[in-house]
Amino acid sequence: MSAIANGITHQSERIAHTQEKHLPGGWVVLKFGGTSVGKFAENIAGIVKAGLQADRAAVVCSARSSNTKLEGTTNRLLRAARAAEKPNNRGYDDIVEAIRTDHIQAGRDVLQSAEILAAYTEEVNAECESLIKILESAQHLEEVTSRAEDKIVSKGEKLCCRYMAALLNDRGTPAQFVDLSDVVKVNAPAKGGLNDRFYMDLAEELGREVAACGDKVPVITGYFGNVPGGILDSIGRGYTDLCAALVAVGIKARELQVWKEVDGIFTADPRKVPTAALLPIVTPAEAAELTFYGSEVIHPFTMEQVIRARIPIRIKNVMNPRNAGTVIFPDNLKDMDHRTPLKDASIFRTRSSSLLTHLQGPKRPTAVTIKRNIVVLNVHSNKRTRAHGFLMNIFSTLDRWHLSVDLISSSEVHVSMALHSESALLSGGGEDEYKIQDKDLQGAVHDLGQLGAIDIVPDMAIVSLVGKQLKNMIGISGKFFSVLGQENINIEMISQGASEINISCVIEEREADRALNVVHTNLFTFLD
Ligand SMILES: Nc1ncnc2c1ncn2[C@@H]1O[C@H](COP(=O)(O)OP(=O)(O)O)[C@@H](O)[C@H]1O
Ligand SMILES: N[C@@H](CC(=O)OP(=O)(O)O)C(=O)O
Repeated sequence: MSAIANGITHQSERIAHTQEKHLPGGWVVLKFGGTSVGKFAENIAGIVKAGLQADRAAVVCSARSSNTKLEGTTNRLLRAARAAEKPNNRGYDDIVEAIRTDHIQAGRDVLQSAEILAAYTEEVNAECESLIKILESAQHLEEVTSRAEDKIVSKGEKLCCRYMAALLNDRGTPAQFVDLSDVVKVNAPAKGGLNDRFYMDLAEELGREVAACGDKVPVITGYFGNVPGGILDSIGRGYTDLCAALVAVGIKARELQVWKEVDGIFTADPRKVPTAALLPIVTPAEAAELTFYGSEVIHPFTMEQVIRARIPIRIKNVMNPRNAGTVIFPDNLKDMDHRTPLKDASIFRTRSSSLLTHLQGPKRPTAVTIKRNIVVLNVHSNKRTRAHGFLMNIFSTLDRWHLSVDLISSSEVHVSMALHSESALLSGGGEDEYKIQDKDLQGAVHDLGQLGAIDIVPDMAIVSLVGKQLKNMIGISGKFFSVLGQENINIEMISQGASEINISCVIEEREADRALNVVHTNLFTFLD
């Protein structure tokens, strides 16, 4: 088959998969984040009702945030857990009370049926009483174990889903609250913890939970319980995206919709770059790269689960539901053996991008993104170890301190590494004086000192150009770096070639927004 004909097959296959498979009666999983539930609950009730005209719907929600995620229920619950660690301190009482009144008030604001409101209020009170008991027990034992922390955190999603289920019922959409906080049985995961087998079994179990709801819309806690090692450590914040993915796999959904407060994935952060354009489709590898390098549109673990099951992900906007959003789906289904792990980037390589590229007009990068809170660590070897031992020692030190490197450039005797840290350094008074605040970073710098001289450059950012076409765009790196240079944006470190779909460099963080805009203007708007 010629390259062009091959391209046509792939393109039509892709369209068929994302459009024609729209069978009435198929399942769609709708995932809503905490701030969307907090600010746009009425919109969500409308979106679910409208969706039910064509499909069956399963709803998955995170913990409610009335304003920002930072002030949201999960963060409050984590503060309550920290308070319970202090002996003889009832600091958590006020936090739980604030969570309780907040949820009850949210119900009063939207629920029209007195009966539904009364039942909901009772449920909120019961959840908060049980939360207090968990906090008291942990305090009594003088330890908040990861199991206890999981139970505490799970209350956020439970309260939120009780609220959404009540609202859907109130608006005439029969709905059923589904609690996943005990779905993973204690001791159930075999050695190896969160492996493919574990996720597959879990997805099957979630399928059964949904089936048990009959014709009602399941409103599923985006927290799935008792994960080995604790959900925050093993999966991290944003775990609800993964939960929704597993539900989608378990019920063989035709689509996973992740509803946000942005129309989809743009060529750059639309809040920073006014001319950014919405991307109708991106590949999972591109979405993963964007998420990792600062455009956190979706939790990185989500993609692997659904794409392996060939379920497209669609990012949509709760404030603008008519917009089609962005679909995340591979270019080439043929390359996707369902046993091939998504991590293997080769399955997303466009072997022949000829027709697709042609249809899409001139080649362009897909998006530009910025990752902030970066420190650059430079290690200059004292040459007491041989070259391979030098690198090995660096990586085992970083591993010991749980640090992962975002970008690296190295020679035999010199290594520069860009690492992400929310609270890396504190200014120590003098202009160039810094005190390391991040305990892991502090430990790593101390240990790396055995290998040579270390210097730290704080307040940096990684700017990354991402796109599956980059590898076919001769001279693109030169253009990327020279655009930054022309604007007097100093490049501290360059990394190119580690991934075919990413070219990155490190710049000063104060230049981040300007860099985003100049790169976008010069490489996305005028490139032909
Ligand atoms: N390339 C991008 N496309 C879309 N959003 C982006 C991009 N880069 C960064 N963002 C930001 O990611 C955020 C995602 O949407 P939002 O629903 O607000 O997030 P959250 O799930 O944290 O509540 C937006 O604030 C948006 O500005
Ligand atoms: N409540 C969790 C889980 C989550 O996934 O949140 P969101 O979907 O709002 O990012 C958190 O705050 O991390």
